[in-house]
Amino acid sequence: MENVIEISNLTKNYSSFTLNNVSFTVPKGCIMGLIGANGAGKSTTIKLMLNITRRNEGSVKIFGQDALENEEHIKQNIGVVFDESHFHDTLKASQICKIMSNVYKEWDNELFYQYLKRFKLPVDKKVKTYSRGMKMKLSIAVALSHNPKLLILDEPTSGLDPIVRNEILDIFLEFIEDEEHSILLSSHITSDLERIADYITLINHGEVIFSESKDDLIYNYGIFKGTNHQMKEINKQDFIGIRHTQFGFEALAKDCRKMAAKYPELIHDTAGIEDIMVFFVRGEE
Ligand SMILES: Nc1ncnc2c1ncn2[C@@H]1O[C@H](COP(=O)(O)OP(=O)(O)OP(=O)(O)O)[C@@H](O)[C@H]1O
Repeated sequence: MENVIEISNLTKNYSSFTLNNVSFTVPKGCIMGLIGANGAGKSTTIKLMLNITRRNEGSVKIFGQDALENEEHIKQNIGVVFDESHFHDTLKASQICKIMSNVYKEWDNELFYQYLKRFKLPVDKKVKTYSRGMKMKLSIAVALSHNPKLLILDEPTSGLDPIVRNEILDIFLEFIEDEEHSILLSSHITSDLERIADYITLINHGEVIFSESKDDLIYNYGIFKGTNHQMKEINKQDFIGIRHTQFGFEALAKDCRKMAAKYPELIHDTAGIEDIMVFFVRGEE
């Protein structure tokens, strides 16, 4: 499968944080969800990809091209959304439209106005009168209106109500429908990713813990539960993390079926993306 993004050994050294040898790929036509705790390195990864921050080492290829050497061409073909609106408060959507038509060769006025209508955004009101959700929708409308092939989104649904979030997730799914368009998005809202992502990359303390298909993750991983007495009987190496609960313990296993055969006395269930992330990040308490 063709990759739209190829990140290899991306490294950034800050005084108190290192993004260390981050590598992962995003196949064309897919949605990749980037997850991790606060400060794990998700935004740093995105900023390095976009050359907003200078990397120390590693390479980034987007559309098969080096992201530093072909920055101008690549940026014409991607839509970017950060979790805060970057439009000046005094601008109106109609003025943003004019500005963007000078920035992007493929800017489509008609498409932009269609999104404004769809998102119920007033054309002639200043951005400062917009709510947070409206600002986010405006950013997404702008990101989509120059017909990009790839969207790179840093927490695009944070702080939005479930109705707006759902509306935005539907647009993302429509965007990749033709299998020619792709999305990389970071999010703390694992239920959003469970709904739309094809792949999940977990970053912890600046390192990639895994980058896998969501269906494989949900199929393979499992949560096991047992009593305090049963906890003494298990081999802790068989589990990624173990946490104490009111009734005993809960543990995450990477190969649910194998562990279910080895520990038939334990109750097990499928693990969600949030469970997997929490166990990997917290490990054994
Ligand atoms: N310009 C900078 N100078 C120094 N340290 C920085 C800089 N930018 C980010 N960092 C540090 O890099 C680390 C990772 O930050 P980053 O914003 O990438 O995390 P994140 O995973 O996006 O977190 P969150 O989920 O909270 O948005 C943090 O410890 C942060 O303090």
